[in-house]
Amino acid sequence: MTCQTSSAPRTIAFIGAGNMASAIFGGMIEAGYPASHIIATARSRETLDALEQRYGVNTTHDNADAVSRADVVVLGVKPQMMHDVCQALTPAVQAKKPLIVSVAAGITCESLERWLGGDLAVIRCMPNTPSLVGVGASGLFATPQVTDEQRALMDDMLTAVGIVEWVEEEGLLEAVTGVSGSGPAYFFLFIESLEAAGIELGLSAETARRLAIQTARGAAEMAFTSEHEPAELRRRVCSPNGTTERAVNSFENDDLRDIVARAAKASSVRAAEMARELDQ
Ligand SMILES: NC(=O)C1=CN([C@@H]2O[C@H](COP(=O)(O)OP(=O)(O)OC[C@H]3O[C@@H](n4cnc5c(N)ncnc54)[C@H](OP(=O)(O)O)[C@@H]3O)[C@@H](O)[C@H]2O)C=CC1
Ligand SMILES: O=C(O)[C@@H]1CCC=N1
Repeated sequence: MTCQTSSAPRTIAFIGAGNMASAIFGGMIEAGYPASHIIATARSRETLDALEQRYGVNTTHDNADAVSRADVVVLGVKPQMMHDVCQALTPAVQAKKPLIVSVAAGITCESLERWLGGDLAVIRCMPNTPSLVGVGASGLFATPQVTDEQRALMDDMLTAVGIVEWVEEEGLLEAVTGVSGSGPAYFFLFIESLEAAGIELGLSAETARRLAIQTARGAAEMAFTSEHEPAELRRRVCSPNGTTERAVNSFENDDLRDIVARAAKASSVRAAEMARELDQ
């Protein structure tokens, strides 16, 4: 993977290289992006040492220095820290005018551009942590200042770690947050629940976990590769008057669809709420 639109790979600074940012650049490096063109920043020396060791990326505590060397700046700090981090970066950002990318839930492009001094190309991204294993899902929105070349660069970066969906309205990123940004946690919770059910039914903890994880993996792989829609794949597991039909009826009677819809909505409502709370 080269992530380039001219001859040399771009230098990308990840400001706040925690779980999400490192999942992205870890996946990019795995796909062939040169670690020498990635700069990661964090507060603690422990985090930076671990990133250097694991990925071979450049690291620094100095966010402004990282920005001054970057073509693309990916903001990966917690939403609550974003305002202060951006304000401290304004001189470096205005001197260099890199493409600004934020992965923070909730924070709008308008807030980011204002906090960073204005007149910037901004892409807002809602990725997810399976990017680390190349199976991420990212929703992206670009402001009008973003050039086709910058869009293509970002598309390349994230396609290396999963699928990419561009949305034409920024507000739709809240829906993306509710479905795929938070989504891995829903599936982990389902795996945890199925594992617990297996233990309750008499399996050892190890066997229950192995079966639950492999079943989730197999179902996702089938849904991903099959020509049939998920509902049809489900029907094919349900023999008439068989065991699965009984279990699926139990889910339907307990309103699983409604439970899932309410959870996804709660996530997206929280994203909108955070945008209001954190705009200053
Ligand atoms: N986790 C997820 O599944 C997803 C997260 N996101 C978004 O990603 C962002 C980060 O979340 P996540 O990765 O989970 O959080 P983490 O806490 O894992 O990462 C945040 C990182 O920011 C670093 N940091 C904090 N303050 C500064 C600073 N002033 N300068 C430089 N680095 C700093 C921390 O450093 P240190 O390690 O030294 O404390 C830490 O490494 C959030 O905005 C979240 O909304 C989006 C989609 C999915
Ligand atoms: O929980 C959060 O706020 C972040 C954004 C989406 C996933 N994790």
